[in-house]
Amino acid sequence: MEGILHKWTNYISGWQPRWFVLDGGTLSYYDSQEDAWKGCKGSIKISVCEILVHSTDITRVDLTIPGEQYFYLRAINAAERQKWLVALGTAKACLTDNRTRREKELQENTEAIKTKMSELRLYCDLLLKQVNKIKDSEERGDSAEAGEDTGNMVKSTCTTFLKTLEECMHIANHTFSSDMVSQSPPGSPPVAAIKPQKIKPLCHLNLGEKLRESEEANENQSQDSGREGAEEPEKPDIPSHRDQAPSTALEEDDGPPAPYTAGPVTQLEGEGSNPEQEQKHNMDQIKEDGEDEVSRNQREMVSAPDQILPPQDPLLEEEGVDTFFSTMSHRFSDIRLEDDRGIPTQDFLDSCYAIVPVLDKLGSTVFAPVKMDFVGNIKKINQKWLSDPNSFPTLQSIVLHELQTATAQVRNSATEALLWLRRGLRFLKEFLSEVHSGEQDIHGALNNAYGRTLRQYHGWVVRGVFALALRASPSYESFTAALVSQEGDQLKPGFTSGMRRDLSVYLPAMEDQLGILDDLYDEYSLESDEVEKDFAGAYSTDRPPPQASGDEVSASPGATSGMDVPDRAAGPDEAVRPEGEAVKFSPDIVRPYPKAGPRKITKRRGRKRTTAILTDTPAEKQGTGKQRRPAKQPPSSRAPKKRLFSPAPDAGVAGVATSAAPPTITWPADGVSPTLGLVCPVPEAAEFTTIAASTSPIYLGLSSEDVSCLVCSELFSASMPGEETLVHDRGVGTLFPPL
Ligand SMILES: CCCCCCCCCCCCC/C=C/[C@@H](O)[C@H](CO[C@@H]1O[C@H](CO)[C@@H](O)[C@H](O)[C@H]1O)NC(=O)CCCCCCCCCCCCCCCCC
Repeated sequence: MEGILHKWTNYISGWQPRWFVLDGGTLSYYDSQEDAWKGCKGSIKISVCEILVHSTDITRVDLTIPGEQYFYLRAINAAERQKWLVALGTAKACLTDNRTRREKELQENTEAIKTKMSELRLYCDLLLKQVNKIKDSEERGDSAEAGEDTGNMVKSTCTTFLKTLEECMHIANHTFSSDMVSQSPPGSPPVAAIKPQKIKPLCHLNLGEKLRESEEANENQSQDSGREGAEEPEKPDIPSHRDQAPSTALEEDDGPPAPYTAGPVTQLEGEGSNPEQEQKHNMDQIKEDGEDEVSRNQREMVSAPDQILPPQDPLLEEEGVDTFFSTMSHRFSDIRLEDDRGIPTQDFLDSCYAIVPVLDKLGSTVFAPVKMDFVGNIKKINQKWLSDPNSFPTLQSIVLHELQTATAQVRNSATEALLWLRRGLRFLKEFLSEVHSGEQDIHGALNNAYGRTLRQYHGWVVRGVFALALRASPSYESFTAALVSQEGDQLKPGFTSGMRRDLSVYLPAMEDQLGILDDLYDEYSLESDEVEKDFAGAYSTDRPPPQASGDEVSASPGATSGMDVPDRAAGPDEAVRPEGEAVKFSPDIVRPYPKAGPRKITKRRGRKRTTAILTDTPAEKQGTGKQRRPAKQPPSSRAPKKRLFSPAPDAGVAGVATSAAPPTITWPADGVSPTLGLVCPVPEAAEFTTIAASTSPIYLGLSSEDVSCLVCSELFSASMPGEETLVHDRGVGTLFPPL
């Protein structure tokens, strides 16, 4: 279906007619029908969005992916809306059915594998008996004919075993390598039941797992995948998440970045740029080689059949409790680095994205800005990858390319996104390390991790956001409940040991990859003390600082400690005045939502800009004194040295315009400081949170459309006409009268 709908754009432009096309489960819009050739300006996936009908406006229909995307629409009249509702509802229903079919397929495949596995066990038993029989008959000195018969039996059992094994692997390949498990939209719980458990001591592996292990070992040895295609049954019609169309740029203020959807439409499994993903086990190869890894494994299993059975010992069972980490769809610990320590782009991004469901599970809207930032960075890097998948197999190749083309230092570059993604991951790693070492105080662990990692890059506003997030930090019980693979597992006695087991694999892998990235950024002096300059209090490195108190990191206010550590100039729970004077951030300063004054609509000048608060804080200009090596020049780089992550020279939507001077708002001369407000429009959290007060001039370099609520992540522009006095105060760009 297609036709005109009026779309809410922003407070300046209001409702605008747009040409909408509903096709293949996606609703896309264009400026007008005539301009459709220019490409769509935005789109939304109907399968994952909510369709809401307005209670009073008979023309209105809202499509929302909560926390992600919002389309507020009005049809020309009620009848027209009805048509759209039918079309949208049908599209959603079809897609829902589709997903159910896929889920069913997954279930069936899993069942089929189980059946094949029990057949394999039978053949193993049989083989063992037959081998014993041969031994016995040799000892007894039976006739040659008798031995030959038994030999033939062994041969045919082996053939059947191998055939069954082959079938099993075909099913497993399709089930587990087609990325079906990672298709759930953001917010879905991790797909637990179907993911093979890789992080387990070897003695816990069942047959299927052993085979999978050996398949992987074999993949390492044999790169030959050329013959597999002809023999494989039809792949289920399940597009990998990498097969989906690239998400569209946010041309209008539709909301925060769309969920991470990656991959060109034409990208088929096996055609990818990452040779790891193209490697498939070739059964024929195994048969011919005779003595490869798989065969060796089979021999071992025959000689020790008890190892292939699931552990019966309750103690072993205890140790085997799965956690989120053993069942998440992609893990850092599964990433195979290239020979030159290259980090495969897609595997890395997948592993990052696989973390998101935990944030969703923890549920607080306060985590929305974290998620938005984290996913936004994944998406930026992914978009770079999409621009030429073959050229960007590794993260290093992306950074080097941007260095060579002098775009690494441009705002919104993949290099910049990776810088922040890495900082976020460093924070996560530090936090999880605390938990791993037995810390049950989640609040404290988050706080410590923040103090050691992110805090030094944040200015007073973001520290305030962190303080807010910290207030919503879960209890240890809720946190572990979010890390189970099956509900209630956290109560099982083996859960803690399961966590320990899994984290002891996950964390070192994370550390390893973060270390590689640290070195890369060090090598090319890409660590920036200018990024978030206006937020960040100080620059050092994001490696965990040494313990000594006199080092350059701890010299940075609060850089080694979190909120609760008193011995510092300013902890992260303190909203720091731009001058460096601290204001204690506590629930006491959280006030009821005040009646807001009329909205200050900043008239847009120049091009759109991204969120930035520019202050004249002198403290920010102080680094930690860390001596950095001079930047290594990338091969054939002709780029003059420039400010890191400066605005793109020709900044479009994704860039930052600098030509227009930011509008200036000066504190009143009466000496009473106005307060910068962050207000979440979500009713239950509709609090007025004082982040800081200041007597310095603050320049709010924000146009109203660029602002999204740091609490609930909803865009300012997504607020409704008539809601001005209720929910329009959703961002750092709004000034309130003093309390
Ligand atoms: C238990 C949940 C606890 C949540 C803890 C919250 C951590 C709070 C961090 C503070 C809020 C950050 C909000 C955003 C800040 C941004 O201003 C900042 C800078 O953004 C960058 O700006 C660039 C322009 O200057 C821009 O181009 C770039 O793209 C942009 O990123 N961003 C950051 O500081 C990065 C913060 C990332 C935080 C990632 C947290 C990782 C997820 C934590 C999950 C906890 C759950 C653990 C369970 C996991 C199990 C696997």
